[in-house]
Amino acid sequence: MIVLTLGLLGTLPWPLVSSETQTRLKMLVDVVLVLALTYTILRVIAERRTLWMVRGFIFLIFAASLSRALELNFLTFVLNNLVVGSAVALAVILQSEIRIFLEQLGRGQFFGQPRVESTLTNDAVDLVVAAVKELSQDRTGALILLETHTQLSPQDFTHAGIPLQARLSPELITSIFQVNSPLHDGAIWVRGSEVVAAKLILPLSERTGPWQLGTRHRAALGITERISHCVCVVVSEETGSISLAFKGDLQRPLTSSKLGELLRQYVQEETAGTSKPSQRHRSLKFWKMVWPLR
Ligand SMILES: Nc1ncnc2c1ncn2[C@@H]1O[C@H](COP(=O)(O)OP(=O)(O)OP(=O)(O)O)[C@@H](O)[C@H]1O
Repeated sequence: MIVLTLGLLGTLPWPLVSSETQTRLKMLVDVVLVLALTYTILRVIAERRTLWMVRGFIFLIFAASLSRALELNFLTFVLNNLVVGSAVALAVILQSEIRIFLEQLGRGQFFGQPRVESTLTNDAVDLVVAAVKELSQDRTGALILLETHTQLSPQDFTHAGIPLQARLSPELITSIFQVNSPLHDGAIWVRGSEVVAAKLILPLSERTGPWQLGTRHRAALGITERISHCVCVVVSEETGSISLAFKGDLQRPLTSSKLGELLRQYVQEETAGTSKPSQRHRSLKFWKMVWPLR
């Protein structure tokens, strides 16, 4: 769109347009292009954690521009340095995201991001559901983090836990969460048919919700608020109830068969890229993206 607009501007009969109109036209195009670019960047970023950082960065840029326009020299100096410092920090923190973004830019793939085959298979869902059913019946607390289509990395967690690389099975999951197991505290991380690690500490959500959520449930919300390509299953130690967190939403209480149904649905949607949000959902998503979540 930017290239197209610049191309169109180039074809305008500039000598026939008065210089004042030219200046106004260019200013208008300038503002529209900046807004379009900002919208595109915010739309392309699916990852909430990345989105928050980029949103903060964009805010700094706007603040620096505003302060320059108001000729607040010292503030402009401070803000400009903050922008440069943040740009360097973002480049380091978001190395892989920037690489993916540039690849997408090169391929012209902005919207309709390419979906990678989900690593969460129906077989893995069956094994997890069998374990969760047993844990729920025994009222054994559990927190199970399942990767969907893109790999998580240890930096996504507050503490990456103990590496296991063990074959996924209901017996393994239930034995990890027994209170006398040294690995029962924290979450387990499941990728495909493998338990990658146990004893993970996940980032906590600030929200408590209408149910006065405890830390296990807030940890499930926290990780799925920040990262959209994972789901988190919670079994409450207190009540045995089953919950599923996805993109910062908690569905509860669920039966084990409903859990299986929802997980299979996510596998299919992520694999085929078929989840088409409604217009209302899309506008809500946009406003959530621009505005703070709470
Ligand atoms: N940040 C975290 N990351 C991973 N696991 C956590 C985290 N915080 C707490 N937990 C797990 O949750 C357990 C404490 O659960 P707590 O009772 O506070 O939460 P809850 O949501 O009320 O769950 P429950 O209904 O099972 O009591 C801890 O023993 C630990 O295993």
